[in-house]
Amino acid sequence: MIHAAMVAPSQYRFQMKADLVLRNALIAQQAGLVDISIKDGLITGIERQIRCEAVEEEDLEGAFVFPGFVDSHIHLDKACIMERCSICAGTLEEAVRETAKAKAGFSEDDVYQRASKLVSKAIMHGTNRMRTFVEIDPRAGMRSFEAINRVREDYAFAIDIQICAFAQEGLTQEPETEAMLDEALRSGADLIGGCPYTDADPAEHVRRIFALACRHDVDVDFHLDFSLDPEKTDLPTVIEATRMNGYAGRVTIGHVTNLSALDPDALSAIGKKIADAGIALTVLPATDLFLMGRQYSSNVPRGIAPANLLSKLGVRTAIATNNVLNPFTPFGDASLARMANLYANVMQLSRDADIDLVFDMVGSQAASIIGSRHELIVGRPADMVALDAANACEVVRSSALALAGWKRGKKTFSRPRAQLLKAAMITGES
Ligand SMILES: O=c1cc[nH]c(=O)[nH]1
Repeated sequence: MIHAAMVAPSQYRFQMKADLVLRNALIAQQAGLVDISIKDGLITGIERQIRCEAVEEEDLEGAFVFPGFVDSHIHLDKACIMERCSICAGTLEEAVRETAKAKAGFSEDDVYQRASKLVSKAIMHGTNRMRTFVEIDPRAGMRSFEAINRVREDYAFAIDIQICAFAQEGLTQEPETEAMLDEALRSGADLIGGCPYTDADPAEHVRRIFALACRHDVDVDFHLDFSLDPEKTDLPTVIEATRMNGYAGRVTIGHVTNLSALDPDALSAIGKKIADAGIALTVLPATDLFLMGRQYSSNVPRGIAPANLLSKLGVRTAIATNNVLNPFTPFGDASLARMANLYANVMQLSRDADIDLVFDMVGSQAASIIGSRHELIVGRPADMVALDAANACEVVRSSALALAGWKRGKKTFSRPRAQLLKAAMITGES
């Protein structure tokens, strides 16, 4: 259990004042237990046995502390709608169709309630930054966008939420959507998201999304190439548009499941092109596993882009949640420790170095993709999460539970470690 105390113990000499000292933490940068002191929301010390006068202290009892999980791709607006949809084929087409039907009935309050519940779960799983897609089109109107804006405000005490105004249903066949996206970008959306494969004219879709991005000087995040067919690809169009618009470092592509169908030489050639263009990749294992390969009745392919191999080719890569409890993914709890574990298992990884890289894909690499700093160093904001593990590798291998989180030095959640009541069972005590 993590113990909190309101007074500084006498064995420490008083040298400086702190609002909070977290004692006996394990961190990635240093061997052995360290203490972390915090003043005015900033980290003021990371050392062994910090001596100081503290308003509050907490013994972390060897928990692993890091800057927090970063979910670089989640859909808060359409989460938790299983009872409103039917899943028969389990395909992408069905998921898009069923969710579009349900979306027409979303009210602002309905989206707010469902999204709040999921954000609360994410926070309690140790996520303190996320990029959420929010669908804006004639069916959803601006209702989901308004709701997610409220969620962002109400949960800012614990999590930084980035809003991506997203054209899920295409643009050229629904031209009203473009003006609505433009309005969202004028009213607080942080970036623009496109989906060329649902558009009747994918190349024109990419062109219009970049035009909106350039007009508002925002980043771009595409859902791309959701199939197992490498010939069916909009990637060259996105690479070209990234170059033409000088957008290196500002474009992310999500899913890109057809990369899983390439042989090593072809993957290496395409991976280098993605890296050279400065395009980042987010893989969404839960959704990709659920929707891909429905045409197979045996030897079903996994359909997940090999982010670990692409990372070694220089591509910035992340693993993220995507959808929770809807026709795209009828599972989920917004736990990134669980998602990293799922990815590592499905991709048959075993070496510590590979597992460490997977941890970075739900931490530092995901943060870099959404343009956020991810540092546990003196002078930076005290945004931290304590996990029930000794190191990053163990977090992924065991889907470690989050024990506590702090934002600007204020505690945002806590989860006591479970206790085994063996003695009580033997003696019959309750
Ligand atoms: O098009 C897609 C694919 C996966 N997940 C979504 O939300 N949309």
